[in-house]
Order: sequence, then structure tokens, then C-alpha cells
Amino acid sequence: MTKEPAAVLATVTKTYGPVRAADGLDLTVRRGETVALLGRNGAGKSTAINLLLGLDTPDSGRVALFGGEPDRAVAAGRVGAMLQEGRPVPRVTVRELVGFVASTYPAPMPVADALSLAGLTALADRRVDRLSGGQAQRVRFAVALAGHPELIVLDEPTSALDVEARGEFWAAMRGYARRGNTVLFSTHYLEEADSFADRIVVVDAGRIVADGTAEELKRSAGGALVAVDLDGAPAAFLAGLPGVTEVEVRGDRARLRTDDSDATVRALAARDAIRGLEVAPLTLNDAFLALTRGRDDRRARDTGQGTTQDAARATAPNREPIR
Ligand SMILES: Nc1ncnc2c1ncn2[C@@H]1O[C@H](COP(=O)(O)OP(=O)(O)OP(=O)(O)O)[C@@H](O)[C@H]1O
Repeated sequence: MTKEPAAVLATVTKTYGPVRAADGLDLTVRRGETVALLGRNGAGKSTAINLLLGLDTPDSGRVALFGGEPDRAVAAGRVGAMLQEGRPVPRVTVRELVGFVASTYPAPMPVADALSLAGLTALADRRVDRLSGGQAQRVRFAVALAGHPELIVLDEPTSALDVEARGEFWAAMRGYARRGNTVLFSTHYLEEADSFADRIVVVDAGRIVADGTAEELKRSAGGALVAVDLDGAPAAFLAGLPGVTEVEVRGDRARLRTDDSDATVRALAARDAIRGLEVAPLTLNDAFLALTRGRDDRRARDTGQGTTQDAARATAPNREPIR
């Protein structure tokens, strides 16, 4: 018998007033996968996670964890979660806190094991209100492990951590995933999705707009980037060159997205317009922007105005984590 997937959202919708926070989400997370939900603020990542965990009910569609009701899987300890809201920190030691939470589950993980996986063995007797932000986040991870879950769901687990704490956090998570467990995490950091996920699911305006490995996302966004100096020439001809799907001109430099970089470069060469030529594959960031841009454009059309992202993009390509 094939095993049920760890998590399923089937054509799930959820609206909050006028906002379609989940707009027909279809997602299957297979056992053993590490999946990133990648999207900007307000894309619908937390909504998807809350629906999956049974913390919210969909307007329509079906949600299942291990083939059953989310509540059942959560109560059985098969699912651990780290959500965005921090709870007040009690004045107990790390070991006491994890031990207490473990005692509420039917088949908990041994406390020493949870502490070790979370990289907390040396801090077991430290009070939890006397830890750094990164250490406190690993305590929350150990708490999420306490029920001995097969699936961990993390909503932006590292957004408040510095680079070093982030590295330690992901090292702990990898140890858990290596045991054959399933991890679903949301993030707006492209590099985090790229480094830690087997599969990236791009969420935008309550919809899944792409789903695959980083390489597949780059391929599905299409092509490469070609940049040249204009040398004072008017830029109008660039959009008509073979392969070109997008033109961005800043100062005297033109940046083209193309489906066929060979054809584009040949056409540029034929016009003797290859000064400062650069050809580069799309970065994951470029792919993300290309994959989510269509919806921005549609939203802008629907509301009759550009979005702030459009405005930012018109002046500078986004090289930062998506915010
Ligand atoms: N309880 C709620 N009531 C009203 N609107 C909500 C509620 N929860 C979410 N929304 C709206 O639904 C949309 C999706 O929000 P959601 O929190 O799922 O996005 P997100 O991708 O997790 O964003 P972030 O990265 O900021 O956490 C947003 O427009 C948000 O304002």
C-alpha cells in the first residue's frame, strides 16, 4: 500500500472580507520532502499553514495531514509546528519545558533526543528566559519536536535571527530531515528556500504560481539575461529582437530578458550593439520576480494603479530578500 502524503491542500479557498488569502491552493507534500513556501509579505503563506494545521477552516476545498483530519494528526503528535507568534517565556529550564510538553503527547520523543536534535544539550539546564534569540528559537524547535512528529511545519522560522543563528537553526533542521522526516517551511528569503528546500512552492496573492526545484523555477521563468551598453543609441529596437521578452533600461545600459540568448546576441552583433555584452543565466531572484510579476500586472490592471512592487522594480531590480 502506498503511504498517504504528509500534507494535502486540494483546491482550498479562504477569504477574509475582500481578501482572497487562499485562492484555490493545490499542494501535496510527500513524506520525506523539505518544501519551502516562498512569497512576499501577505502572499498567503501563513494562511496556507494555518489551514494545514487545522487552526483555520477553509471556505471550500479539502485539507488532510497523513490522509486524515489535521486535528487528529496534531493531537497524535505526528505534526509539530513553529508559528510566528511567540508565546510568553516561562521561568523553567530548557529541559523542564521540553519535558513538560513531551508529557502531553501519547508517544513523545525522548527529551534528550529532542534537545540533541535542536542543538540544546549544553543549554538543557539554562532557564528559557535567559537565552539569546537564536537559542530561544531552537527551544521552540525542540518543543515542536516533543511529540515525536513525522512532519514539522515552520512559519518563517528564522525571520528574527542573525546570520549565524540562522545557520545553527538550519543545521538542527537538517538533522531532523535526514531522519526521513518531512519539513514544510515558509520564508521570504530566496537563498533560504534555495539552500534548504528540495522543492520550492512560490505563493503569490493566495495562489501557487510555481512549484519545483530552484533549477526548474529558473527554467520555467524562461531564459537568460543579456546586458549591453547602448552607447547613446535609442533603446526602442531592443524589444523587437529575437527572443527578447523584457527590456529594462537604466542610464546607458540595457538589460534584456530573453528566451533565446544565442539569437538575441546574434541580432545585437548584427547591429554592432555588443559593447559591454554580458550574458547570464536567470538567478532565482529573477525567476521569482518573473513568476510573480504577471499577477502584479493583473492586480494593477484590476485596481487601475501600479503596485508598490511595480514602482520599486521600475527603478531598481530587487536583489534583496523579498519583503
Ligand atoms: N485573520 C485575518 N483577517 C483578515 N485578513 C487576514 C487574516 N489573516 C490573513 N489576512 C490577509 O490575508 C492575506 C494573506 O496573509 P498571510 O498572513 O497568509 O500572508 P503571508 O504570506 O503569511 O505574509 P507574511 O509573510 O507577512 O506573514 C493578507 O492580505 C492578510 O492581510
